[in-house]
Amino acid sequence: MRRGTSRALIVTGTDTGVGKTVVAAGLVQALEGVYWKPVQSGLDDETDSDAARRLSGRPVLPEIYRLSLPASPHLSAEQEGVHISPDALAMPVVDGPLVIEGAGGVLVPLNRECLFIEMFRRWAAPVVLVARTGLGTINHTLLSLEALRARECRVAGVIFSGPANPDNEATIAAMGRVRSLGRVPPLAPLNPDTLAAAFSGIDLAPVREAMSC
Ligand SMILES: Nc1ncnc2c1ncn2[C@@H]1O[C@H](COP(=O)(O)OP(=O)(O)OP(=O)(O)O)[C@@H](O)[C@H]1O
Ligand SMILES: C[C@H](N)[C@H](N)CCCCCC(=O)O
Ligand SMILES: [Mg+2]
Repeated sequence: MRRGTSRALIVTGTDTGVGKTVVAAGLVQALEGVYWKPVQSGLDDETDSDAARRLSGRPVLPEIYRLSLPASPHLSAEQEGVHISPDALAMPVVDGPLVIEGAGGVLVPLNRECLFIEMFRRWAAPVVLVARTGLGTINHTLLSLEALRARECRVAGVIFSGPANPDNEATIAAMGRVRSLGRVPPLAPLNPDTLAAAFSGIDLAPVREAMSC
């Protein structure tokens, strides 16, 4: 693995459990890219890297930090006597687009000084924000957009996850001055084929354009 800059995309979300891994797997599949989860906290269930590999069939890079406690990365690290160093999270260079998944939402601490969003700025790659469709998402999504813009992170768009809620999706796009790239509905079963079918309705043109800047 070389070090340097890559054609990359950051997938973040308004919270933990909103569907970032599923969306990242769909993106990596559609873009024929490589998935990378640099900081994994929680190893009891299928890890995000395992789920992304299973759902996309695409290459997955190893995590830099693998931490057992399913908690905020700063706390999971402390419990194991580990310090998460931003310098250790330099972006790897791969062939094809690199899709990077954060942990939880944008202001999650990596250590007692550094938030994940500071890595987004350092990586200088465009961001896709994954948002729920249901009640509460307007506030969470507009707050996340404010935080990203305050740190000059380029937002390629929002991908919604969940059942249709046209007014929430339209309100966020208008008041957040952000592109809605589409929505991934609840998929049953959730597998590479159903995910690819859902992504046929996602607008990837702004993502491709943002990645080539
Ligand atoms: N569109 C979907 N259809 C069916 N199940 C989904 C969908 N999106 C997410 N899920 C399920 O919801 C759960 C949470 O999704 P996911 O793991 O993608 O969230 P996350 O934002 O990546 O969470 P974390 O912060 O832990 O990384 C998982 O069990 C996942 O399989
Ligand atoms: C354990 C979980 N699934 C994620 N790996 C980490 C989520 C961190 C959220 C921190 C917080 O916002 O309180
Ligand atoms: Mg995830």
